[in-house]
Amino acid sequence: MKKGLLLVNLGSPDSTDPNDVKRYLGEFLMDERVIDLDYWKRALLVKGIILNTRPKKSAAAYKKVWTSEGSPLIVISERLTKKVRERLGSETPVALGMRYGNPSIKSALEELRMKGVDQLFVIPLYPQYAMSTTETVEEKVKEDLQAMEWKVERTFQPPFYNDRNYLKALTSSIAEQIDQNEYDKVLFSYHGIPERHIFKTDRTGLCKIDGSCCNTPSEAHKRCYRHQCLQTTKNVISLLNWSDDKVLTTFQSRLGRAEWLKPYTANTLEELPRKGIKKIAVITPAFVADCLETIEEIGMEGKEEFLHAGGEKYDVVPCLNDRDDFAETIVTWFNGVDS
Ligand SMILES: C=CC1=C(C)c2cc3[nH]c(cc4nc(cc5[nH]c(cc1n2)c(C)c5CCC(=O)O)C(CCC(=O)O)=C4C)c(C)c3C=C
Ligand SMILES: [Fe+2]
Ligand SMILES: [Fe+2]
Repeated sequence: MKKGLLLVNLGSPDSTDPNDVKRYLGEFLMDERVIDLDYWKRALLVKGIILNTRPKKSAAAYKKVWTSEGSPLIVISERLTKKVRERLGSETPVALGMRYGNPSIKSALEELRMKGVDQLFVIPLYPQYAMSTTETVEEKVKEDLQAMEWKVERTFQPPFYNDRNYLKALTSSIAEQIDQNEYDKVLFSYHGIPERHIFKTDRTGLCKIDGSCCNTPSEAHKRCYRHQCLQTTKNVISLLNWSDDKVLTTFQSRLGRAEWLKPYTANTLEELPRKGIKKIAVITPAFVADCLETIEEIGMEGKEEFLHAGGEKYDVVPCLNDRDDFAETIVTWFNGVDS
């Protein structure tokens, strides 16, 4: 048997040209697990409204973060892939695919098939489960395998918000970057999702988003993005020995007018200085690689909002990116050992 590894991240446009951004956003937002409306309603909203205005605005934001090598998310994911490949050795094929845009999941699967893989291990690079993260990657991999008529044995890495090695890498990274004593609060900002996604993925009927269910042990937590985000914060502060009142958990990047998970990061950043909280550090544990949402939304827009509202000190902790300990964590998942 030849085991191969497929790493999957979200993806970026091919360039900052508004046409490329439009193509990328079209693929992204037409995913029924992202905008979960019936096909025609989704098409009307995405193609008829969002794609007429958003690409220009998004392209301008992408221009602010784009590097000479391309999109930060892609460049960083490639560097991480290279490190994992070096650690697994030349006998183990490792490929990188993006859920939206390029390199596609299909191109990565073709690369692995050509290299003789007959056992596939897939890692959706998302610490927390959501239908717009883990689930859409799993479904797309299955769909592409079927279209390729490739009957390979496959296994998926589950969300890793509770994984010991991941948490060790995350907490080491945080401890190396910030000293909590220098801040009034540390803000954990996770990508938001519409509240209705929580109810949709809950098969138990236990999720209520009423402040209690996510903190009460239950079967629902396996598929509850909110629980898994709150638990990520708890895991980190417990490992770092921080007190509960040092931290806040918020949700960013709301799109549209529906209710998303609260509290919203943008509102919190505006309110904190008025409450006397003027020095903060921000951590973004829903993202493993720095991207538009961490560099531009948190690092630039968020900082401006906070300082404008009277804040004095604002630091952002980078994502795990291509840290050695994160590459080594991926290797432990692939090898099925908890070393
Ligand atoms: C980390 C997990 C993510 C979840 C959950 C998620 C949900 C989600 N996102 C949108 C809409 C947009 N997201 C955009 C960018 C973006 N989103 C994630 C991750 C998650 N999204 C990442 C890593 C990125 C950055 C990609 C990059 O190239 O750097 C964008 C595009 C930018 C913009 O126009 O703001 C949109 C749009 C929805 C609707 C959604 C809910 C389910
Ligand atoms: Fe997003
Ligand atoms: Fe919950």
